[in-house]
Amino acid sequence: MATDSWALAVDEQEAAAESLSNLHLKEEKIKPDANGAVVKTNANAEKADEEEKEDRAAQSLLNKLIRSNLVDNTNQVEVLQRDPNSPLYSVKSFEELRLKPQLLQGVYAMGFNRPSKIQENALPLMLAEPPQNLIAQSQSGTGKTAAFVLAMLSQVEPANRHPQCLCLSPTYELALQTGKVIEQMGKFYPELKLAYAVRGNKLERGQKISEHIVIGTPGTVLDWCSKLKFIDPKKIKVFVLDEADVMIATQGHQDQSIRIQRMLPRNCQMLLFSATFEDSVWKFAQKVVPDPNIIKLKREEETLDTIKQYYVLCNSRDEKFQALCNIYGAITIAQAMIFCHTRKTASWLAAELSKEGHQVALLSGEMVVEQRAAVIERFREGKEKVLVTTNVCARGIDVEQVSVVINFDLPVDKDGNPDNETYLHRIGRTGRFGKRGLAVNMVDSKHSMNILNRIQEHFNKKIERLDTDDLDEIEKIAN
Ligand SMILES: Nc1ncnc2c1ncn2[C@@H]1O[C@H](COP(=O)(O)OP(=O)(O)OP(=O)(O)O)[C@@H](O)[C@H]1O
Repeated sequence: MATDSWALAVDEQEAAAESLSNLHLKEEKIKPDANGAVVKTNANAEKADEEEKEDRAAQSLLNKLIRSNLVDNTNQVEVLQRDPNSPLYSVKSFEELRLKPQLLQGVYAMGFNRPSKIQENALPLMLAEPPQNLIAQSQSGTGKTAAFVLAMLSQVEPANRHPQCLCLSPTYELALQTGKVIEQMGKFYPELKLAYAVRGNKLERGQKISEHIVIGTPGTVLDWCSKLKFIDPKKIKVFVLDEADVMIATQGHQDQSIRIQRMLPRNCQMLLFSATFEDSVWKFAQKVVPDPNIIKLKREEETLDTIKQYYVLCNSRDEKFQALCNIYGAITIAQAMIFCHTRKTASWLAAELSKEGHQVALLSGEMVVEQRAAVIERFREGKEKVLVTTNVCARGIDVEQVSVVINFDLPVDKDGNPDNETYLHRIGRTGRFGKRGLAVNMVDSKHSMNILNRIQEHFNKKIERLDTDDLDEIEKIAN
């Protein structure tokens, strides 16, 4: 018992430290006391909680950086119109939207041939006369940003040299990403100007902003609208609140956003976007978007039906490594991701595999988001066939072409219980692709066997034992 609980405590400590060290956030580790126990003061727990929340902004940024395509989704879009009697418009082409020619040119130059699933309904609503308010929820990568950027660009009157569209983002980095999309889409519209209301962007007192679109974080935007009066909120025609779920996870942002919204004119168009829709997001959305139309696009269901699942029984970390080496040839027929619980294990494993002459990539919580994006990009391009990472670091990352997943350590939540959602998201496939996958779970203690059994029970799907010393068995997984 002593070893197991000690190992757990160390893992917990490292995982906590890992979630603390994200992005450009300051690193502060939870230290063990003199006896080696993890000291969990309230302040520490709160801090971990707070930084865990900020981690959502890092995940969101990472997904944006690695995504170059739309995420396909064949689910039906659910539309709740404010006025159920008005006809429901949906468009199948960008031409139908009667965009300004320079905007249509911008859209095509970005390689968009037709509206995405969510854009089909959201764009006609947003571009309607009079403008309609909208709350839209769909998973990351489904085209929300492109949709509201197009809506903002369409509403701008360049001759009026003052801010007309205001867009709130949860962080400086996310604001810059949206700004890039505005610049790309507005490439053939040079008279249109954009300003960033983000920390560090200092203007002289008394100055008024002449740019047409302002994008920024809530604190700075609030200052610019009220205290510093750089922006006249009464002249704003379109207000966008992006990444509402990430926004409300950051202390203070919710209040600041509501205070900004209160300064806007009644006829200002209000638009809110979110990748998820928990109750808290919904409550917030209703506060900032009066009389909304609502569009939701469900995430495509993931299933374990087409996945071959195995476990390998070992007695130690070294045995797990040996087992992995035994199946290495079989798993690298495709691209594989290997998940470890702690950074330390991930670095050790990557180093050991390299020593064996294998070319592997390591994705670690120590890296800033841009570095992580570069590692994932190389992996996606097939420069490395194996990516070693940690459960915490890789949470929420979609690397679609990966068909082999090795759980060097099984995914557990912060209380040490099986993290079924992560397990499914990591190895599951959307039914529609029907692609086959392979998952190998390494088990090295009673505790991890127990976790595995609970995962099996949860999904009611058998995970078969694999003997990695038996070449016939290995042959079995390779096919
Ligand atoms: N109609 C379209 N056709 C082709 N590609 C598109 C289209 N709309 C958006 N994209 C591209 O798909 C990717 C995802 O789009 P976008 O960033 O707008 O999604 P999102 O839902 O806002 O994601 P996130 O929540 O991560 O911000 C981007 O690379 C974008 O350029």
